[in-house]
Amino acid sequence: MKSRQVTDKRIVRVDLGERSYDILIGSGLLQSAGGETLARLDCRKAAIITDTNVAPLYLDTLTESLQTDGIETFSLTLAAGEKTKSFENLQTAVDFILDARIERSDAVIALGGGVIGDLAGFAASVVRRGVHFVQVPTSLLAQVDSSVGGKTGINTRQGKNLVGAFHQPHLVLADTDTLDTLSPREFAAGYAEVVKYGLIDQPDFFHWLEKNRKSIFSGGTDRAEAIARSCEAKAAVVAADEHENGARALLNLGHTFGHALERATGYDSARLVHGEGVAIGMVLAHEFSARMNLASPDDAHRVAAHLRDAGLPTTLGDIDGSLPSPDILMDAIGQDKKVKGGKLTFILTHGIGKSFIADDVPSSEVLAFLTEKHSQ
Ligand SMILES: NC(=O)c1ccc[n+]([C@@H]2O[C@H](COP(=O)([O-])OP(=O)(O)OC[C@H]3O[C@@H](n4cnc5c(N)ncnc54)[C@H](O)[C@@H]3O)[C@@H](O)[C@H]2O)c1
Ligand SMILES: O=C(O)C(=O)C[C@@H](O)[C@H](O)[C@H](O)COP(=O)(O)O
Ligand SMILES: [Zn+2]
Repeated sequence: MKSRQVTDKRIVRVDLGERSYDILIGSGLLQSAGGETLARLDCRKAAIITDTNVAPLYLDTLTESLQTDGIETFSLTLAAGEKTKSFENLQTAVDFILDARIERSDAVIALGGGVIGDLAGFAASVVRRGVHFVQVPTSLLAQVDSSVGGKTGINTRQGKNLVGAFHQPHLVLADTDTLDTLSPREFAAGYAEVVKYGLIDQPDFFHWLEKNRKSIFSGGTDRAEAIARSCEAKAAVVAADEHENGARALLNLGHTFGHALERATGYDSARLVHGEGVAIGMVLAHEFSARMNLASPDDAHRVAAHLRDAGLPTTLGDIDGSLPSPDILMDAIGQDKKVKGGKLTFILTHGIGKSFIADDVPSSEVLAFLTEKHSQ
């Protein structure tokens, strides 16, 4: 059986010269993965990396589609969760790809959420100094953000994503059917990154999300529309500044605080997942902007209300277990990749959809702000 035609998919192009690629978004794409891959890559073998939650749900379908189109497959299933983005698992993934004798022209395929995408992409970037890479994102977060743009990497005890590489995929296949099995908590976490695009520079998109949040959560055309608009926003930023020399840093809205919270909670997905850290971080970024007289506190309240209605945490107190101390958070913030000449860079805002890159933010102000938040 040849792969079936998919007629209702949307295609977003990431324009990067000879490294340009398509993001396909739609229903039934897993079943046509073989054909879509072969249409773009002349590969004979594929090394699929996935996790323990996703494998039982989608590995057979993907494997069958690839094999039907004559691609030999190998698979590696890693433990689900943020702790998987480690040196140990990088070693495991590299060994697996080399043992499968994957050549540069073959493909490493990430089947899963952002954890698997970041780890598999990093392994693909270092094996033979770069083998072809295909993203098959199955979480909302991965479909709207992490599968696009080529950031790959792992976490270390010093901080999030501190070891990694830029390695663009050759294709992103976002099968929206897979979102039906995602837990409500993980769906909400992915939604935080959708809201981020509105808060960066698209106030109209934020208003649209305020109006349509419920229908996005229940599926259907508004969900597909939210995914496509998110991918368009990310593709445009990446095309303009692939290696984050400037405007791409805006995609880090909420992440300086969020990443610090993830490190402080030990990358423990039971306590905090990435999208939740970003949700709290975006509220903190709006509150901090208001404290610095850059924005109205009303905007911070509005952002917090929207995220809270979506089922996301919005304050430090919403995190399970003991509250991370301001000193521990400041230590993590000091390791942020945007630090330049020892000075902190934050994405701050003049209001909803008016984010900007603020260099040289005084750490004394950040500490005072976090100390105040810690005692509330
Ligand atoms: N590279 C980038 O540009 C970028 C962007 C944003 C986030 N990230 C990274 O992505 C990671 C977060 O990604 P995530 O939120 O997808 O986390 P994740 O990969 O841990 O996936 C979330 C959970 O959902 C499960 N899951 C995934 N798809 C499923 C499905 N269809 N049905 C049932 N369960 C499913 C996973 O097993 C996991 O338990 C973080 O490490 C973050 O740093 C990277
Ligand atoms: O693609 C980007 O650029 C982003 O910043 C997207 C973020 O959502 C993502 O979490 C990214 O991994 C953070 O980047 P980092 O460089 O701060 O690790
Ligand atoms: Zn993120």
